[in-house]
This record gives sequence, C-alpha cells and structure tokens, in this order.
Amino acid sequence: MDMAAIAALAPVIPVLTVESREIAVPLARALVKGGLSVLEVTLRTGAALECLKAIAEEVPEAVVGAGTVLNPDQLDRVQRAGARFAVSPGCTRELGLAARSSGLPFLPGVQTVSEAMTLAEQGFRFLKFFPADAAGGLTWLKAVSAPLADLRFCPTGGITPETAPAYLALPNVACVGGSWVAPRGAVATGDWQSAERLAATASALKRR
Ligand SMILES: O=C[C@H](O)COP(=O)(O)O
Ligand SMILES: CC(=O)C(=O)O
Repeated sequence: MDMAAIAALAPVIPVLTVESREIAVPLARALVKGGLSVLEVTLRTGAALECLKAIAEEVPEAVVGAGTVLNPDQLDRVQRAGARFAVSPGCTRELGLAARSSGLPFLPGVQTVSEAMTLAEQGFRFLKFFPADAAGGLTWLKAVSAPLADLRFCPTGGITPETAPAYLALPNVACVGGSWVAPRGAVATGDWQSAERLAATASALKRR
C-alpha cells in the first residue's frame, strides 16, 4: 500500500504520544475497534519505538506508522521496528531522499506553497499540512486547491471533532490527523471505552 492507499482506510489518523507498551496496545485495540485502523505513534517519548513494535506485533489489524520522524536515522529505526509508514511535521532534502530509497510510505509535512512545490518535485503528491489550524486551516487549503491541483493533504494540528467535518469536505483533503481520539485523561486512567467511542464517531465522518 502506498501512503494514499493507507489514508483511504479511515478518515482520521489518530496521532498518539504514548509512554509505555502497556498503554499503547490496549489504546490501539480500542481505536481499531472503533473503526480507526491507521495509527501514528509519534517519536516523542522514550518508549515510542517499543510502543510501535508492540502494536505492530500484537494488534495486526492496525496499520501502525511513526510520527515525528525528523531524519534518516529515525526513519531507519522506525522501519526496523515495524512501522508501515512514516510521518514528519516538515521535511528536509535528506529525509525525502531517504524515504524514497527506503520504500516506506512517507507523509511529509508542509506549511507553505513553496514547500509543497519542492516535495511535489521530489515525487510526493500526498502531504501533511502542519500545523493546520495555526497555518491557515481551511482557508489555506481552499486557496491552494487550484494552483496545487494535483496535490492532496492530510491536515493535522489543532483539528477538533467540531472542525474535522469541514476539512474532510474539501476535495484536496484525503484524511485528517489528530490527537483528540486519545485524550490525555482517558489514556491516563485506561478508559479505553471512551477512546473507542471517540474513534467510532471519527470513523463515521464522511469524506468528499
Ligand atoms: O503535534 C500535534 C499532533 O500532530 C496532533 O495535533 P493535535 O494534538 O492538535 O491534534
Ligand atoms: C506533528 C506530527 O504529527 C508529527 O510530529 O509527525
């Protein structure tokens, strides 16, 4: 599956920042049960690689990838840990080249038209728009839809259950990313039913 095919599996990619495999595995199971099978585990905790590996091994129904992949070394490590895709908040030339030669589906982040054009030149036509809300949100996506007509986006950053439907209604949006389906409080108390409920609502969102 390439990145667009992975994104087609669900309208929302949960962005997960988890501290242990004991949290990661039941959380992943709850989200998949709720209908969100594509999961992004960010490399923002010391346990991130272990969590990624645990989900890959113990929750085979999930398509688990890594987020906050900032350089080729991290890309290599997440691929070895079993990531099925990698996500970056931005991109460098080195990271883009490493992603292409690794064969791992890659979703690089952009915030400007020039960044999007540079990545398109490197062959990336499906891009993360980050931080979506802070960088212009719906207005930016609508404005670039004509000049960057062959690009599709996964807006992430500041998206809420209330704003997600408007993003998903845009023709250049394939899916959205967000942490709201795994709220800190529910994760801290192991309230997996809440995560499953939030995932079920998110997975029912309509895309254009
Ligand atoms: O850095 C933020 C993550 O990409 C997700 O953003 P969010 O917590 O605003 O949904
Ligand atoms: C922002 C995000 O989701 C990432 O760090 O990849």
